[in-house]
Amino acid sequence: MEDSAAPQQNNNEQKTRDNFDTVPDTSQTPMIRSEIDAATEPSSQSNSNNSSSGDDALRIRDSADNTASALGLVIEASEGQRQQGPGVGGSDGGEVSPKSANQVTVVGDKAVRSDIALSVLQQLYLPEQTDAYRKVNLQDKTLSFPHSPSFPSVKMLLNHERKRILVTGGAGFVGSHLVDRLMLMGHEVIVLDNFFTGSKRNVQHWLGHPHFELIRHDVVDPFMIEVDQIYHLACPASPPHYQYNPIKTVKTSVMGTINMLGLAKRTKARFLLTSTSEVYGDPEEHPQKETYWGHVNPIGPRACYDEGKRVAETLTYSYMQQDEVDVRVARIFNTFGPRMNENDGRVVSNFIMQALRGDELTIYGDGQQTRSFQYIHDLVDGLILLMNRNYKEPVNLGNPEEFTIRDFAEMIRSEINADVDIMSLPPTEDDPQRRRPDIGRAQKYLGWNPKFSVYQGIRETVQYFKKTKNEQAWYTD
Ligand SMILES: O=C(O)[C@H]1O[C@H](OP(=O)(O)OP(=O)(O)OC[C@H]2O[C@@H](n3ccc(=O)[nH]c3=O)[C@H](O)[C@@H]2O)[C@H](O)[C@@H](O)[C@@H]1O
Repeated sequence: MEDSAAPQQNNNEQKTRDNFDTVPDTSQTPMIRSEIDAATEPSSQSNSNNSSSGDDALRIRDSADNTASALGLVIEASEGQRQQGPGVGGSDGGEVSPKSANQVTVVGDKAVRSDIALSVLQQLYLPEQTDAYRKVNLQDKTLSFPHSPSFPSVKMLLNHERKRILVTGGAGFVGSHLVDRLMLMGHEVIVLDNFFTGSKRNVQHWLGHPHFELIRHDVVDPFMIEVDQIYHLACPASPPHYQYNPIKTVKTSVMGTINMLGLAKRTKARFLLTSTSEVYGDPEEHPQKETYWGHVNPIGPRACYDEGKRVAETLTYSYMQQDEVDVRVARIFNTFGPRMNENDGRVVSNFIMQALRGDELTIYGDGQQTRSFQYIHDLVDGLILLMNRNYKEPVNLGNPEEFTIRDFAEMIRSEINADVDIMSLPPTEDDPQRRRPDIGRAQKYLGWNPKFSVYQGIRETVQYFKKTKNEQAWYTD
């Protein structure tokens, strides 16, 4: 579950732990609380379909890519367009090393019509003109929200092809990328989010679109709507965030999943649970297959999330067996990309922000623990394939390329070309020591493989953090 981007609260609201209304600033050390002011969140009026401004950043509606995409065609990008290297370490995409060879230019899968040029998605999170949707004036400390000239083009679907799709946690990091793709595919999308870790800014470019609705709602409370598919993502996923209010984390996983399964049962919607590699705990089997039952400490600091997700899986299969709900379960491994919040607390955003700021990179423990990192677009491809295939058992979605955390720190430092030290902090309790997905099931039943190298993903993510750094710093000061 991955709605773990920018933590947001309204400054004027009374904040209570029970409402998840405050989250810790976890960018430097675990569990340091930081109030984050979201009183300046954009209003739902910030997009308009009829503005006549000639704003460059949103000309994608008029671009050849989008005209063709509206007709359901796949566009192969030209070299110049796609190799807009993120400019990490001052090498603005010019240099072609083995690490940057074979750059992905088209994501998705034609079989489920999720294919789209990467450049179209990049316009949504790395627009050439960064103030297309929101202008931040640091001197005056003002924000303005210019009306955007048009929405990104979406595919035309016949009525019977267009689905009404609910995405819980759809304003979070993973959720918002999934929403982008479902919208571009031509579906109607309804987002539920309580904005604890999600942000309106992540879906701002769709506000006002006739196919899109955004609803502030906590999945712990029941919700009624007629839909065809439910992607159930809502839950904080970063360890410092889910450990901040463990009772609420358990409630979100258990009650939230019951509520969404109840909705799926009533409406006969297909239900996809985003579970996690954390159900394997600190694994004794490596790499982890879906058949492995896991090694989880039921009373440790991670239990609220790990056990919450395990119960969510149990609930999902109980509804399938007892009430014939049509279910899918994705077990998501470590995922990164644009729209992670710099205060997320997870290793990718921590290391990148520390390197960009010139701070020491913080390793918890000896750094010999391992993780396998997948880029966000690969995950979204896998989720959409899983939803649209007929396979009901849990499926691992992750990139099997495994790094020790120390090697990963070295890699980020060299990609950013940062002259910073790497420091060791005490290990965190119950930190899984090895993690790598066995993706045999996803390959066999979904025809899915990760396409992005970690390097390409990291470069795009660094580019995103460079673009948003000043603004994020202002928001979180
Ligand atoms: O990123 C994700 O997708 C996953 O993140 C977390 O799992 P975890 O692997 O603990 O994620 P991180 O907090 O990013 O930690 C990864 C490793 O880096 C280490 N770390 C983290 C942060 C840091 O500054 N320094 C550091 O050494 C951690 O101790 C851990 O060993 C969640 O629990 C998963 O559900 C989620 O799928």
